[in-house]
Amino acid sequence: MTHTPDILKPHKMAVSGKPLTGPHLVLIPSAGMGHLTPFSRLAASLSDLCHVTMVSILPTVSSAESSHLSDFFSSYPDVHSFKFELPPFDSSAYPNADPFFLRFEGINQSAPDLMTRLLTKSSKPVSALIIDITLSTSMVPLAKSFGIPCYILFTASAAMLSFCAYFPTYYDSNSGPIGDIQINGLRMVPVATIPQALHNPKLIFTPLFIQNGKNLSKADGILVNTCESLEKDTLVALRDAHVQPGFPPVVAVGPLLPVNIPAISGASEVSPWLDMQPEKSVVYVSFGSRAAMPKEQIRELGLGLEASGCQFLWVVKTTVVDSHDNTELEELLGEGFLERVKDRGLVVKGWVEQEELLQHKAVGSFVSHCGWNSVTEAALHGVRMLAWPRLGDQRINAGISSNIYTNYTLVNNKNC
Ligand SMILES: O=c1ccn([C@@H]2O[C@H](COP(=O)(O)OP(=O)(O)O[C@H]3O[C@H](CO)[C@@H](O)[C@H](O)[C@H]3O)[C@@H](O)[C@H]2O)c(=O)[nH]1
Repeated sequence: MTHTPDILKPHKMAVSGKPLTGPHLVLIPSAGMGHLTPFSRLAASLSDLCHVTMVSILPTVSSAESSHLSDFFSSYPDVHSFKFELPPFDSSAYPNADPFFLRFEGINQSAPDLMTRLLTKSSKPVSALIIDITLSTSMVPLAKSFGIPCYILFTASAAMLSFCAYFPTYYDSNSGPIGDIQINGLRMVPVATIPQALHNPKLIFTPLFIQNGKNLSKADGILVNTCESLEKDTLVALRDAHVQPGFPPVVAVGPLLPVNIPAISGASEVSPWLDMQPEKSVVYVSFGSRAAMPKEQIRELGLGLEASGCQFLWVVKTTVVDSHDNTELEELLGEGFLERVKDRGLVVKGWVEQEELLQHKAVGSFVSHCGWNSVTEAALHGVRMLAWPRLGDQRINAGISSNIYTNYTLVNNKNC
């Protein structure tokens, strides 16, 4: 049975529809559009029910996050903004680490300072926190020490949640290299599906992932951006504490619906081009907000799209952080490519409004890395997916998306 935490139950409304009484919820996203997007969506929908504050941790890692935050707060004035300037973080111990993972660690280290400021400077006493999973290492115990209920918004699938919850138990009892993992009460996760970073305990990501997983059980509840019809068995197993004894209530709050904000300035030629294409003819190819592809692979993919004979819209991304991406398309794709495909393919770099274009009548399918937001957005608009999982949770998600659409999954051992 679904258990709704008291804090999320409806409160008395004013005639305007805005909450008269009720709790003050503070949402704390971490870094990356894959995490910020579902937090904004939840903040927007909760702001009709109670007083909502969303924390912006500045400076953002990517420019997409920075644009999104300013557009979001101007479009949703009922969501209060609380800015927190993150002190510089010494990353010399982690050479070549992913900038988003460094950010997760940086926020966790500054969490006591963030909490103190929130408690002393908020316009209204804080009733509860809703935090990102990547911050649970620090924020769950801190919230407990202040007697503030702390919920986690899990931005990935319930299947990934079950993996996060079970992995610390496996890790602590396993002495050799990581192998296939049988999650209690659920599926077996083959070794090739396990996030690649977890095979290396020295990476900044690994100890944080394990500690975050341990702290899941200590949270007051977990909200997941999924729905019963998509992942019922997993939700039931989590709620019945088969995966982890003493697991807190799990509420499926997804798929979280898009927010209505002006487009982030990006590839403006996309809409006019799509308008000219026949219905359901276009294959949309995109790998999310942070999965970079090596140049050789970009060229191979280009040749494959050319040989396929399909109409395509391809968003090319070469760097993890958007503002570092300075290479010209012509140089990336090889001489003559753009000219050869110009009658049926559009290749862009930079931000596209994915939510909008998945609804466009010309888009017929989606070659995706299976970031969870992309999976839920495609499901919402009934767009079929061809999965090419790249990293992290994406292979686990690809398994779920193949249940929805009975599609195909491309496998690439180097990148997963
Ligand atoms: O040009 C772009 C690129 C992305 N998006 C949007 O940005 C979000 C991207 O999220 P997602 O599809 O989940 O991909 P990632 O950015 O890769 O997300 C990270 O966060 C997800 C949620 O935790 C994980 O599932 C992913 O593996 C992880 O890489 C989605 O809402 C997209 O619609 C755009 O609108 N335009």
